[in-house]
Amino acid sequence: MAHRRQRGLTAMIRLERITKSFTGRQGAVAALDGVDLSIAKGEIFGVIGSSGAGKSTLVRLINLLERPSGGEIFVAGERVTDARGERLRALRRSIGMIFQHFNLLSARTVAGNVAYPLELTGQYGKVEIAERVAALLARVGLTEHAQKYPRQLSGGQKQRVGIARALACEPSVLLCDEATSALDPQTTGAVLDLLRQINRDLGVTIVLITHEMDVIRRTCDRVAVLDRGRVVEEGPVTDVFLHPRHPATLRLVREAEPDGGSLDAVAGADLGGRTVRLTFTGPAAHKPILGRIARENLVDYAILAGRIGHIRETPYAQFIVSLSGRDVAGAIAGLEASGVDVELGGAPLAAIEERPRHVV
Ligand SMILES: Nc1ncnc2c1ncn2[C@@H]1O[C@H](COP(=O)(O)OP(=O)(O)OP(=O)(O)O)[C@@H](O)[C@H]1O
Repeated sequence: MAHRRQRGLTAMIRLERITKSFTGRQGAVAALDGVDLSIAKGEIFGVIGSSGAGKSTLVRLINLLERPSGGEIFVAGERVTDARGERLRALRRSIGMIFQHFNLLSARTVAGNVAYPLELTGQYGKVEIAERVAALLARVGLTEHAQKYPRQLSGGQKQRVGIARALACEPSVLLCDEATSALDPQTTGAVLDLLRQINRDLGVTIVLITHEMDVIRRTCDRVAVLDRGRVVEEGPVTDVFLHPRHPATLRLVREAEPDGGSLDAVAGADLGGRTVRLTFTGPAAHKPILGRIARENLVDYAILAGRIGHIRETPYAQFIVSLSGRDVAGAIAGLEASGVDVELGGAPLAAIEERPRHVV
């Protein structure tokens, strides 16, 4: 596995050597195969992988909707692997969950859905429940829809009900199982913004599983890439998104970038210059560095592929360029000195995993 920088924060969730197998008609299926993960308190942690990678199984283990076949689960420092009875109920109250298809109770109003987990605890009177429900609906922007039924709501509104219901018992963790996969891109953006706001306002640790790199890019602090039941890459989103190492990550990143496939074409082309991949992040993304360095070193550059955008609030630009002219090595050194990450382009994508970084 490609290990990257791990923040020294308190772990809210820790999975150790987790295995999970299911017995199907064709024998045992290993859904998770030795997963180690540590999710810090207060972060938004993404788990990405293609269909069947084991994402749902992994997230459902955290609140013990599934039991592991092997390994240990810790939540807030406490071993919960075989929690049952009241300990299990307390664990589930401390972990809210939202689902791709919302899972709302169709016979209850919006307010009734949000009140439901509070009623189940038996700890609150009617007035307190009404007050809490009103505050939760205000937080998710559904106050005027309180008396509607789920069938009268849009997908985005239904997911907001799901979020309010998940927050009802004031959990310290919110699990999101493909929470935006049934929504259109604009509604997805609004729901992800709401999750980030909840994370900021309440300090809730969020674990978000998805098959879409774009969801991770917009929302998460760190990400783990799951492939065939194993974590194959893990680290800060900026790193994993801009410098994917494992072939499974490369596939997911390229899926999110319509022009990402052109890197392959660039890798194979004979351009007569030095092909490099330049990554500008943060303030460097807004400075006219490339033109200045080219002039200073009497170098020409052809931009062959590129992508520009934001990873959460951080701007980034990544280009594949062919450099030719007087002092290409000087230009590369100048780019690096200006805070640009420079990698030699041209390697086949599958070989990137083994390639040393920052080759000039
Ligand atoms: N209850 C079950 N019984 C048998 N096999 C299962 C069960 N749940 C999951 N699996 C198998 O475990 C593997 C991982 O499934 P899981 O649903 O966790 O993957 P996923 O990454 O969430 O996929 P998707 O994005 O398609 O939902 C798959 O091979 C799946 O068929």
